[in-house]
Order: sequence, then structure tokens, then C-alpha cells
Amino acid sequence: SLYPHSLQSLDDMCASIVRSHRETSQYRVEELQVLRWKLYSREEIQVYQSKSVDEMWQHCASRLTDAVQYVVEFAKQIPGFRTLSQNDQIALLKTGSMEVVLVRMSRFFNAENNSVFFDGKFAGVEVFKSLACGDLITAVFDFAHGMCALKLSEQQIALFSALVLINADRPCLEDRGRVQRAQRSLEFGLRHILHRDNQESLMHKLNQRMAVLRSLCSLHMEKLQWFSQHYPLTAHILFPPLYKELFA
Ligand SMILES: CNC(=O)[C@@H]1CCCN1C(=O)c1ccc(Cl)c(COc2cccc3c(C(F)(F)F)cc(C)nc23)c1Cl
Repeated sequence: SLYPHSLQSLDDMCASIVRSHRETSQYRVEELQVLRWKLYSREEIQVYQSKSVDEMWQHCASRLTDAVQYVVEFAKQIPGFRTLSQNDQIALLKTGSMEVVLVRMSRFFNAENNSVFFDGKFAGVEVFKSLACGDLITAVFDFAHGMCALKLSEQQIALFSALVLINADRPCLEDRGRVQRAQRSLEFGLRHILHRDNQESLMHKLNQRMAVLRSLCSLHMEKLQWFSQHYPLTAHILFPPLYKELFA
């Protein structure tokens, strides 16, 4: 059922969300573990740093668009999401998809050498220099650091990602009540698995992470505005249509 009242259907709901997370996570953590120490050489870093601003933005935008598409697939499999109106689904994805991309990105972060998986190897902040938005990238890395410190399991990340998306506080929702009910059952599910893992203290920390996510994503929107003003051609013509649909 959509709003589980028995433990069995709560377990079923959690299991289905974990399965969807696994099927739509673009890269598996185990796969990237073996690449953790595959870093860019000085020459390769030089190549990235000599790209023009709009070339590097375009390069990242296409990767972010791919990642957003996987998040859309994940969202469509969340029970409480599918039954929402088309407009509410778009409203939740417009504001939540980049936040889920960030949560997922933190799974590909190596806190020991402060690098993140990008384009096949692990990259430090210096690789993104030509984006000309050091504060955004630093914030992305800091967020990934903070998420790594929580040492979440894939199940906990799956439920957390679903909660980041199904958020009744998002603007311009038509049926806020329905989103609220779906959000409550997901909160119930997350509490259930945290209780089972004997990690209830994580709930408070995850709520703090949600607040950080929201501030980070308003920084993103600022940066996207800045970029599309300075490089209108790239932003309006070259950005993949989905990206424009979600962020324009
Ligand atoms: C395995 N790799 C990954 O998971 C990430 C997510 C999708 C693809 N991807 C990367 O390759 C990647 C990994 C790390 C970093 Cl720092 C980046 C560069 O990130 C960004 C550069 C420009 C704008 C970004 C914006 C902005 F502002 F557009 F909203 C927002 C986010 C969050 N990240 C931006 C990228 Cl694109």
C-alpha cells in the first residue's frame, strides 16, 4: 500500500526504494572503490585548466544532465511520486533533482585525498578551475566531505535521496497534502531502517544535511544564472533540453 501501516509493508516500501536506487545509480560504489587512487596527472589537469569557461561548463552540464536523468528514473519508481500530478512531479524534480545528484556525488568522493570521480578518474578541486566558480566547487566538495563523514549505507542513502525529492515544502505544489503523506511514510521508512541499524542519532544529522543541501542549491541557481548571462549562447542553445527544462 502507499502509506504503509504494517511493518511488513514498511519493509516492502524500503526494499523497493533501495532496489530503485541501485538500478538508477549510474555507478556502483564497489566499481568506483577500485578507481579511488586513479588521479589525474599534472598534464591532464593542465588540459582541463586550459579549457575556456563555457567549454568546461558545457562539459560539466552534459554530465550533470546525465545524472539528472538517472534521478528522474529513480523518482518515477518511488511509490508516493508516481501517483502525483505531472505538474507536482516536475515541481519536485525542478528543485530536488540537483540535490539528489549532490547526495549521489558524495558516494564517489575520496575523503582521504579530497577528490571526486569525474570523467573516469578522481579529480581534486583544481581540475574545475576554468569553471570560474571556486566557491560552488568548494561547497560541492565540502558537502561530499560532510556526507562521507556520516558513513551512510546504500539503503540509508536510498531512503534519504527519496526524502530529498518528496518534500512537501517545495514551492508551487498543487496537492501539498498528498506530497506530505508520501513524505511522512518515507520519514517513517527512514526511521525504521535507522532503528534497525541502531543509528537513530543519524536522523538529526540527515535533517541538518538537508538544510545544507538547500543552501547549496540556491548557490547553484545563482551560478547557473551568472553563467547563462555571461555565456547565453552555450546556456540557451547547447545545454541539453532536459537541463533547460529543469533549471531554466
Ligand atoms: C560521478 N560523477 C558525478 O556524480 C557528478 C554528478 C553528475 C556527473 N558528475 C560529474 O562528473 C562531476 C563530479 C564532480 C564535480 Cl565538482 C562536477 C562539476 O560540478 C559542477 C560544475 C558546474 C556546475 C555545477 C552545478 C550547477 F551550478 F550547475 F548547478 C551543480 C553541481 C552539483 N555541480 C556542478 C561534476 Cl559535473
